[in-house]
Amino acid sequence: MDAILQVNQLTGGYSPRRPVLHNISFQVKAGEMVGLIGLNGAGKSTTIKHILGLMKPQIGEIKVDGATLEEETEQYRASFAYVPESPVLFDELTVEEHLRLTGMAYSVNDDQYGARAEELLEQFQMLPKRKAFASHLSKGMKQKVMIMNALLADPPLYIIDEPFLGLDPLGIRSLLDRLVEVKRKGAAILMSSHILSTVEAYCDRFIVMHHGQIAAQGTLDDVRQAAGTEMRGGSLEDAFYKLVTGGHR
Ligand SMILES: Nc1ncnc2c1ncn2[C@@H]1O[C@H](COP(=O)(O)OP(=O)(O)OP(=O)(O)O)[C@@H](O)[C@H]1O
Repeated sequence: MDAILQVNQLTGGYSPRRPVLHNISFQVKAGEMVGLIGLNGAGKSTTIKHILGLMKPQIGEIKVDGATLEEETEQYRASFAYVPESPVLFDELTVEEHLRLTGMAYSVNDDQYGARAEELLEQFQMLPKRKAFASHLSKGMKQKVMIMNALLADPPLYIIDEPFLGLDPLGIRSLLDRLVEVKRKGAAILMSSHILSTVEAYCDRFIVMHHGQIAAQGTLDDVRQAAGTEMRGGSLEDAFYKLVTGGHR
């Protein structure tokens, strides 16, 4: 499988004198969903900001679909869609106008746009709100617009930060169903979440961050092994607790 996202020996943060991330390396391959987990302040969002290109690595390199931000800026930016933890929308645009804007930004052709937009509006129970302004939507509906935008773009890489906050159970199910589908078609997905049971159920591999470093990564077995042999058969949450507390709550 091809690595769609490559993070190589990334050291970075908000001040060159005090890096927050220390020598982070991981990959997300085509057709794979990887869960990024860690306590508050572990460095998940900072890692994501570096991947998005909002922050520059102090050391190391990030590639998306083979491109670096410095050398192939447009290709790099067009290769991923990002769903942030808090929705960011234009208040004066409608739901449909947001989708249309995303379609244009990601060069989705008219035929594809029509079919995808209708399907998404239906799947996320947003047909009655298609002409509503963003400012008139509920919190969960705003989150659904962000998710629909990402799915409409149909990029090689999805970066999804704590997507379940604010979504109702139907919305969560629709999102997870769609993620499984895009993954099957070859997309790479990096998803950060504190809902460890869902991460365990849906992700193929896991990255456990702790104090800006990777404490463990790999399959559930790999993470259990890093946590200690007595973790054999335990849940992701059991192994996670062990890794971040050393067994002491
Ligand atoms: N804008 C900022 N300026 C300086 N330091 C920051 C800034 N944002 C985060 N940090 C620091 O970087 C470290 C990592 O924070 P980060 O936001 O990446 O954690 P996180 O794993 O995403 O946590 P959470 O689960 O709470 O979202 C923390 O020590 C935090 O205080």
